Amino acid sequence: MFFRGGLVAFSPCVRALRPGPVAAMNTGSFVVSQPLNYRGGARVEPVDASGTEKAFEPATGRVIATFACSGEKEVNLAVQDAKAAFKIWSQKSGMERCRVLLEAARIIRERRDEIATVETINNGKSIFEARWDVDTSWQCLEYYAGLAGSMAGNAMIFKPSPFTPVSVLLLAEIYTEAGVPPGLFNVVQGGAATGQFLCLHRDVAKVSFTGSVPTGSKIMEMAAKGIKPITLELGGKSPLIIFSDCDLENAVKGALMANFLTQGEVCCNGTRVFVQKEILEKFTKEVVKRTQGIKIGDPLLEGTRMGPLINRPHLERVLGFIKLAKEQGAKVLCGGDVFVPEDPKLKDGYYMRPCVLTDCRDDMTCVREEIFGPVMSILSFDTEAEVLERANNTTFGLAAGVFTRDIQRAHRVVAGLQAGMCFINNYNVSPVELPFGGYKKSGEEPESVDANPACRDTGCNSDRTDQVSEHSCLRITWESIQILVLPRPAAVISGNGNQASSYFPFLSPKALQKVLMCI
Ligand SMILES: NC(=O)c1ccc[n+]([C@@H]2O[C@H](COP(=O)([O-])OP(=O)(O)OC[C@H]3O[C@@H](n4cnc5c(N)ncnc54)[C@H](O)[C@@H]3O)[C@@H](O)[C@H]2O)c1
Repeated sequence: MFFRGGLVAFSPCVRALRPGPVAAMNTGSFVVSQPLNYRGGARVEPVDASGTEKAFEPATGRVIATFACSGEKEVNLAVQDAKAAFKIWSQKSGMERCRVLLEAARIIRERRDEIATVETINNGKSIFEARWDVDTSWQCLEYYAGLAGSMAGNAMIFKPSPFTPVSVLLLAEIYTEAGVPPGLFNVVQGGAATGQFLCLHRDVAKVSFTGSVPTGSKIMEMAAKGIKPITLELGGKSPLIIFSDCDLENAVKGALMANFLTQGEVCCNGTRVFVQKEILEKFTKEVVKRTQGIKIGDPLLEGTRMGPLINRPHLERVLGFIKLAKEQGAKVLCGGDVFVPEDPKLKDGYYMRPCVLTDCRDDMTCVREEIFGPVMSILSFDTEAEVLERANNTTFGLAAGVFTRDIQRAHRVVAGLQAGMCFINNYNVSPVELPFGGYKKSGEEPESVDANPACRDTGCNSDRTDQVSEHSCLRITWESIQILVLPRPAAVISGNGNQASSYFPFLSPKALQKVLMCI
């Protein structure tokens, strides 16, 4: 059987896989009964396991899946399958691989709403944002389809976060349907132990990791034992600098974009908001007003702009940061407490009101550490030189933002920022064509911080959250896209549900860049 392009073979087992795991696609009724591992082109139960995990629906607190954590034998089988698939895949021409990618992109577009719904149910981000992520993912596939002719590619074993095991199965099935050889893209579920089997496996040639700094450090150690290259996408505490000559309305929107997307569970969020003294009061008042207007609730409802956090322990952790901030002298201007929606089915969900903190100092825990929740810390500054020094005074270096009408100043400041991605008069807008990555403990060190920056206007995406700015410019100082050309499988281990699965295990540009490593 042939697709429109004429060349892609259709595996006979594919039809049996549809329609996927979805019993009911509403908040409060979704359950997954099918296996969540994917090997040899099909869902399978692991042959051995080290315990089980439960996956929750953050909106309701219900269990939506119970799954076995893959043991060493299962990981071995996944690696074997990947090796076998690589032999077939590597014989294909660039044009053939390109067609498979384009077909996968087409299927994702066709199933946009279904995929976004599963993603929302599994990680809690609003359906509005999830649809945007789906769009980014097919765009990314199309972009790399154009490059497939000039690279060999490899097979991949993907371990999602145990908090968000579900949506990546849709991607695995879509790849199979699009014509990827069975075994080229495998999924093993589990926690740290499963991840360790992958990192230490002698036939895994490369590890790509998205997650926290402490785990990243362990991954690096394990990879070092096997002399394996790694990609680390770690945490952040990014600065957002608002100069007094900015377009205030735009800067307020940008600050909301930089702090409250996906309930604040975004690695590159600009959570240290430095505001020049002259406009501090006005800016703060407007930010608080807009933050209080964010609609929290059932993430599958069209009007919702903030859903629940990924799980209860994480909600408590975020609330703990706010308590500590108060003890250290910060003032809560709004939010920072648990939110219980009126709908009774949502009463056990993990909701909180987005929080704005003021009277912050650089030495406070809320300013130094990644909270990974909807908490904005406002700091004031006087001069450009002062704010640049303070912005760089962090162990992280993932992203940064600058709001000013003075474009020369914007570029001067950006040139001095130690951050992998810098936004001017916008935030968190990352088109697929541009690389994504950080400095310092946010990930790998760039070879040269000032190497040949590429700038482009990313345009305005005013549909996204009503919080987007008018103009934007991204400066990327290094190339973070990893294209693997390896004769052996690579492992991809991904982090926290709301973040990582929403963005990474499945749908983010970066995830797909990684996924594309197998192409
Ligand atoms: N820079 C980026 O691109 C980016 C993107 C998304 C998330 N993040 C970061 O991820 C973090 C949130 O994710 P998280 O809390 O799930 O991270 P985490 O470090 O707790 O877990 C990440 C993954 O590592 C696995 N793991 C844990 N211990 C392991 C071990 N010893 N060996 C192998 N695997 C192990 C987990 O099961 C999970 O799949 C935040 O710090 C966030 O900033 C960074």
